[in-house]
Amino acid sequence: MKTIALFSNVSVIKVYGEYPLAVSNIFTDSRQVTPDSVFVCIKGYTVDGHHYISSAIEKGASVIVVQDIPDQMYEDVCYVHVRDTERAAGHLANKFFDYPSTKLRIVGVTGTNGKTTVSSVINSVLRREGYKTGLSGTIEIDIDGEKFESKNTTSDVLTMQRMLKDMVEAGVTDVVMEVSSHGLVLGRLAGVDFQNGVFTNLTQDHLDFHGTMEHYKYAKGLLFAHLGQDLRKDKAAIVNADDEVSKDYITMTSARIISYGIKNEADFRAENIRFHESKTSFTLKTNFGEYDLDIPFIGEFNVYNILSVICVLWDKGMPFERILMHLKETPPPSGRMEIFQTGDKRNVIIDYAHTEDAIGKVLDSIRMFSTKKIISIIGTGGGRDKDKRPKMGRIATEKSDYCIFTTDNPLDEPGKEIVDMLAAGAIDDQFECIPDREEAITRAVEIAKEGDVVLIAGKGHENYQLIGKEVVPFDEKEITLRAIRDYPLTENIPTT
Ligand SMILES: CC(=O)N[C@H]1[C@@H](OP(=O)(O)OP(=O)(O)OC[C@H]2O[C@@H](n3ccc(=O)[nH]c3=O)[C@H](O)[C@@H]2O)O[C@H](CO)[C@@H](O)[C@@H]1O[C@H](C)C(=O)N[C@@H](C)C(=O)N[C@H](CCC(=O)O)C(=O)O
Ligand SMILES: Nc1ncnc2c1ncn2[C@@H]1O[C@H](COP(=O)(O)OP(=O)(O)OP(=O)(O)O)[C@@H](O)[C@H]1O
Repeated sequence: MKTIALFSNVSVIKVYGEYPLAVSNIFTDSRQVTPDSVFVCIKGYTVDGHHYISSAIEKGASVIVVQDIPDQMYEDVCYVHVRDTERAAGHLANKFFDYPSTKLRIVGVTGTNGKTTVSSVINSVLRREGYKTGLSGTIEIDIDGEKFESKNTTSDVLTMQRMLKDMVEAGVTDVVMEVSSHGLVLGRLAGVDFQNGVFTNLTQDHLDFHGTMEHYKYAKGLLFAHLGQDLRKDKAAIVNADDEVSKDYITMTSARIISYGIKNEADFRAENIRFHESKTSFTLKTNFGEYDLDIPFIGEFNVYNILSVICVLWDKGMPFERILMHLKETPPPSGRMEIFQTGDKRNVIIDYAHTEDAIGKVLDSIRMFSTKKIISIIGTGGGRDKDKRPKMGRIATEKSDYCIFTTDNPLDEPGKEIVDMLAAGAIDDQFECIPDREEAITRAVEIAKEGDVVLIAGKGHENYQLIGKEVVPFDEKEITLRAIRDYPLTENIPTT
């Protein structure tokens, strides 16, 4: 691409040296740089990209975009000084990849909980209906069935634009994207032209990053501001009528509003909800009729998730009877209220719940159908967001019959410190602390009796533990099966 054209919409303070006629690519990571490319220096949280200028030049970068002017400049290299390299990266990436998001219909899903579930179900139903789709989120990036590792829930701006360009080239028409509050605040979504913004819910999480709930709420609201002001594009914001915060988000957009809910008035409302061991039934009330629906999901919160999915699919123009038919047969994504078939009479559910709200809702959901005891394994990660630990411990002891507090990616923090903070919130003594997660799972299986439910919360789809600087393989299903073999039902000991 012609360099002058590439920089035409970037606010440049000064160019040192001459723009080369053309450049071949753009990078923000010196390790990926290829000859005749642009290297944009980003000031990160751990390191400063400006420290890697020499390495980028050695690999052939011909244009360096800087926020801080380096002491020494190489001849034959062009330096472009801008006020904010992160913002510049967004403009450069959009221009270089030719604004790929404008060639796609993109649904962005934000909220504290439910993003992965909602995105994955929308994507599955669209595929069943024959759409060519792309999915980007916590578990993976999936371009028309081809899977790629996902480092972040919402990728950095360059990876984002490159991914969208790859999706366009693969013939994808519809994209579903998980939109994190970090992604919104850090400008990773610059230029992404969303067709729909979906809001699931807002509860406490990530306060280590956002500081206050007010900042966190504002961060998520940016998705609705991103829907823009061009009403010819006929965009829609899909909001949860039962979450107060939706009122604020509605004021942030002039797009059409579609609401869903269970308690308050809404365009798509679930009534007469019945909870079963492996499915939920409800009556869907809309302005154009009432429908009975069975979904292979457990829990009231999944009724909310599915309602938001229905809104999106309806807004895309999918025939209603086809939406309902697909939803009856589309299972939850991996590690999201997944009923693990152990071949044993102890029921095991693997779930990703790692916030106070999610743990409470998961336990309420299990209580709706379970007649025996609920034994929960509750873990939390090392280092960050420590405030939430006692709150998680409180809700878990309040809503389970017995809890085992453990770790979930402890990183460099001592496991004992983590479990003690969880236990500090306990409302009774029906718990024990076992920092080693494998031992915790084994213990839960050992004490569970016939018909009890063991909830293994926290890791969901993850098949590793982050311990110190190591990524240690960790398979919760394998550990559970081993424990079931080692502690057959007839020999188990009482829970209390
Ligand atoms: C706090 C935060 O958001 N960090 C993100 C940030 O990392 P960073 O600032 O540490 O980057 P860095 O490693 O210091 O590097 C700075 C610059 O130097 C460059 N560099 C670095 C090394 C080198 O040799 N050469 C080089 O050029 C890097 O490419 C980068 O451009 O930029 C990285 C690349 O974009 C992200 O992967 C990384 O996310 C980390 C892994 C992370 O854990 N982020 C969390 C907080 C996050 O964003 N989570 C949300 C989801 C939350 C949820 O809802 O659950 C998400 O969207 O994932
Ligand atoms: N609508 C919801 N309300 C509350 N809790 C939910 C909801 N949907 C899912 N959960 C709970 O939150 C956990 C995470 O769900 P999911 O992965 O779909 O959310 P997410 O927003 O992608 O989470 P994260 O941001 O942590 O990746 C689930 O395993 C479940 O326990």
